[in-house]
Amino acid sequence: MVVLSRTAKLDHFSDLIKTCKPTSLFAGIPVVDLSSPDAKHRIVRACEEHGMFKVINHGVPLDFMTTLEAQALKFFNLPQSQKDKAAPADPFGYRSKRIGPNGDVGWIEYILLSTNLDIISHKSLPIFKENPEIFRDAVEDYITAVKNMTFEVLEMVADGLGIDQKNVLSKLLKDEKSDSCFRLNYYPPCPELHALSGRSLIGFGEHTDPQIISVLKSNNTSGLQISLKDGTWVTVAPDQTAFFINVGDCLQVMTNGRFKSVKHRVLADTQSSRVSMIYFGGPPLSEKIAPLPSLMAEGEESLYKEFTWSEFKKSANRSRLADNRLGPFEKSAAVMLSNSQF
Ligand SMILES: C=C1C[C@]23C[C@@]1(O)CC[C@H]2[C@@]12CC[C@H](O)[C@@](C)(C(=O)O1)[C@H]2[C@@H]3C(=O)O
Ligand SMILES: O=C(O)CCC(=O)C(=O)O
Ligand SMILES: [Fe+2]
Repeated sequence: MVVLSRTAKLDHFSDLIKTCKPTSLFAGIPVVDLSSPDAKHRIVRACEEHGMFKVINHGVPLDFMTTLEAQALKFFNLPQSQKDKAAPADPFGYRSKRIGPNGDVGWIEYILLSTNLDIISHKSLPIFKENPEIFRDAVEDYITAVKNMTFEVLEMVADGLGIDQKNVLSKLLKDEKSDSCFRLNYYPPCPELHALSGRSLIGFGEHTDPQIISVLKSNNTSGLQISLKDGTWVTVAPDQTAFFINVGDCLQVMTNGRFKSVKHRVLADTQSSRVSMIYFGGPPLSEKIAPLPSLMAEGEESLYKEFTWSEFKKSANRSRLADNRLGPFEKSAAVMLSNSQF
């Protein structure tokens, strides 16, 4: 009986309660010191092996990171009625529990923003009602610094892959039409989980990120997990001063599958809230997403049909979180075989 009342709050969210095998903290996430001369090679190896790496000595001022986190917490700690009035996500704005347009849910609240600064300043302004300038300045400072670090990382990726044109990837994010976005996630603690012995509550269900690259910073609460090549889920040890960078679906295509977009998810914590902020670097809508010619060996075929980011995004927006979004764009084995005979 006691157990029933303690878990009553979770009754509506039974879909979110999963029996997950216990996972230990994973010590294998590659750590890349961006100031080190071999950073580019370590990044390429990490993208091939895990689709994710952690960066230190990244040059983003710690003050930008802590200020934005404090502002985000201030917002998420407002009464629910005030947050609901802030700006319903469509797709940009504040939302609780529902993720995306197709029925996915999670133990989460979030703010989704476009990184186009004009849109931040105008369209999303109602979100910053309490203290518009302070919140908006914190978002702008943070995004500007994180973008610059991301450009540098993408230039190292190109260099590490032996591509002469070092800006081949970064120019897509630098483009004023770049379709990138930014997400502030808040996972409330869930003490009721104690009563569900051994089971976990899904904060953000398993998925890959559709863009080129994602850059994540969190507070010191664990919860982020990645799926290794053999399908085992492992927990990423949090590090609030570092960034976790992961390969998105577009970068998988642009490297013709040499890099894999990493499957990841977030589990809620019983005691502490998790705050995360993620910059999703995407190309302009009209950009054709295809393997970079300089990476293709002689006679090598693209594993994917041709598509633009706009076409992929439309298809992604019809998918559920856990779907393989690249599936509809993969060439079938029969097509690959018949092409290879010519
Ligand atoms: C279920 C969905 C939410 C999502 C759009 C989608 O239809 C499939 C991809 C999801 C995702 C995952 C990474 C990012 O958090 C996100 C903003 C993105 O670009 O793709 C979300 C989308 C979302 O929350 O709208
Ligand atoms: O909140 C996190 O740590 C990860 C969230 C995530 O994967 C996403 O927003 O796409
Ligand atoms: Fe993600």
